[in-house]
Amino acid sequence: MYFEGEYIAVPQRIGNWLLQDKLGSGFSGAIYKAVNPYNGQVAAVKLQHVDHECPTNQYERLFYPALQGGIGMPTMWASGVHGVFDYLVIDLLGPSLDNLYRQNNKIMDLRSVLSIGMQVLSRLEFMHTRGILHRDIQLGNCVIGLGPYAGTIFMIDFGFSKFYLDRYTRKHIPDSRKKRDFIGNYWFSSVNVHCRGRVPSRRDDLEALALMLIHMLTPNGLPWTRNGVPKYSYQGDKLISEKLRARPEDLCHGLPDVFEDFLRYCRRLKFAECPDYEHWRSEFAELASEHGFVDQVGRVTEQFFWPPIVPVPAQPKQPAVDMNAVLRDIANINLGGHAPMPQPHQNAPVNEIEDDDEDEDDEDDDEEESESESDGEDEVSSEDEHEYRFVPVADTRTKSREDRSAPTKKTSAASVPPFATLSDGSTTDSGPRTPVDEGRGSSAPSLKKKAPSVASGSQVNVENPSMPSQRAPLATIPPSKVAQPEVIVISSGDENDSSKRQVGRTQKAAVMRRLTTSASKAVDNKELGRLVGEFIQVLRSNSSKFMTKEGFAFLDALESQLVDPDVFVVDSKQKVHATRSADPLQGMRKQASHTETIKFLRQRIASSNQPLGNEQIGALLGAFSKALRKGAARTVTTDGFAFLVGLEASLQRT
Ligand SMILES: Nc1ncnc2c1ncn2[C@@H]1O[C@H](COP(=O)(O)OP(=O)(O)OP(=O)(O)O)[C@@H](O)[C@H]1O
Repeated sequence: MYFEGEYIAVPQRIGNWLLQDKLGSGFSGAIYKAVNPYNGQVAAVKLQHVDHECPTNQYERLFYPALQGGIGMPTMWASGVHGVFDYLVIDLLGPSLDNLYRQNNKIMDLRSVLSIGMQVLSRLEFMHTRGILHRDIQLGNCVIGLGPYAGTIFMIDFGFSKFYLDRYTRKHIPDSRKKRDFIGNYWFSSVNVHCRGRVPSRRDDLEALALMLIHMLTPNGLPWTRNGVPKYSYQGDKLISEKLRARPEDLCHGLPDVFEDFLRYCRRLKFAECPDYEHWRSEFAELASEHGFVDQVGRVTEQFFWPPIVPVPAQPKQPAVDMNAVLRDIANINLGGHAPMPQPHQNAPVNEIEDDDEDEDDEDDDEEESESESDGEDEVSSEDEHEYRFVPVADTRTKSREDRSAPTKKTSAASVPPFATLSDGSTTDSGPRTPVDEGRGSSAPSLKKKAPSVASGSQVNVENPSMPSQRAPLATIPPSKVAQPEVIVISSGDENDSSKRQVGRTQKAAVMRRLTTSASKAVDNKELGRLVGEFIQVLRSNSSKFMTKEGFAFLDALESQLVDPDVFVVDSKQKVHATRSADPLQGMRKQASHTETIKFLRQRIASSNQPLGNEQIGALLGAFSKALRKGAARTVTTDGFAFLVGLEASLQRT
């Protein structure tokens, strides 16, 4: 191992661990596979020179205890100092997403990306509930597990992490407008942290995730990652200005809308605001379900499959067996020289399956019969069913908004590399980071301070007190249990699945766009009322009550129809109520939250005995849209629906 340009031999044994292959190395040290000769346990040992200017192992060991037991959080089995090496012993894990991404020609399929999105959201939610920010979300820091954990994404590298909640008072760290030195990685750190020098908080972990997901779906990744790691400050500045200038709609061009919405959402979050993790998990799950990324029982699974499963177009249906021909052949069989059997009579039961143009009922029966035959287990699946199998992944990129319905390109299953070849681990250069230059938590030692030097050979071995006893080390799983790239087939099962499914995102967007066009053309209130009714129905029919940009476009079109007399036939009532105040929020307390505002507007629109004028309805609607936009989740709540129902009624009344 090199330290300050000097080669330092790594001993064969560190603590109780015999070092084996090198798994990877990073900015601050190297990772080795290791075995404990006393109990056979296999693990990963993270080594760092004790005098490293950025002693990240010291910080990591502060965070591990708080994260033990969480899904996708590696167990720390031991840590200490051995000679000049500070070491951490953690679960041995599989390849990082960076390894997989690179092996796959720098692209990932939509199913994998959605699974990563859902899982990393859960990991971040867990870390955040423990009061910890990751602050270095990148492909190299998300790794998959081994054996039964091959479908689970683990977070590693807490060297840049920080406690953002005071561990006693649970008070959030303060924000500051003062520009600070950057901490994080060049590729995925948020605009606020990287370009504006703001204090990182939960929103920035999420924004890094959003950028990482977009990166994986974009051929050759995000634009600013294509020129390699900046070596000089002018290159770093160029990268910053490129990141700052990139608009979400440009970054996400051709990708499903949810990624753009997610990025915008992250950027809109306030410094100390708690993100709505569940909402975005369900948005990703909804998209997965729309694409048929479901298991045998039709459920979306967060499980990460690698190599990915891609839909294989269903085989053409075998023609139904021509029973008449079969029967005729049977009838013509000459058994032992007897005369051929007479042809069955037209009305005989066997004739019911003959083609009979004169008898429509019989024809229907034919269809039913051949359909029920094709339900047999050995039959090929119907067109609605999706078959999936493990195949190499180069062609599995997501389809864009425009061509989502096109079938995914298929590649051969024969060239799937064995899983084991991926798990060797290798040096990663993804997500270059800046040196650490600031403290982590209240108890974290100063980054400038060097760790105390320990005399060669001496060691401190701190076995982790909070180690979950019931959990087996991940690396002791017998190799036979390790997932093999065998061909598996998952079908969506029920052919009626899609009809039972709720209105999907694409469909929802299309309906919203149609409603918007109709609203801008409508010339009377009754028609507008009817459109609002349809709008409510679309929102209700969707598991996600999330207001998309198409939804807001509809509300905006409606509002401009109501308030602008040039584009709408002014209703007669408007004159009658013209004296009433047009301020929709009159009587509401000044500092009301967006939820309180929506509640207030709901009551306001319902309480009016007399029909309201268009200007007033438009003003209430404008205030409603504004409040909805302010809510971080932008989800229509019960009060929101009640307001829309009131709006529909008001329009119908006028
Ligand atoms: N527990 C583990 N099991 C298997 N491989 C691992 C493990 N931990 C890390 N690795 C591999 O080593 C690489 C570097 O690990 P890590 O990020 O923890 O080190 P680092 O020195 O902090 O690196 P960086 O400078 O990139 O942050 C990872 O991307 C991964 O490929």
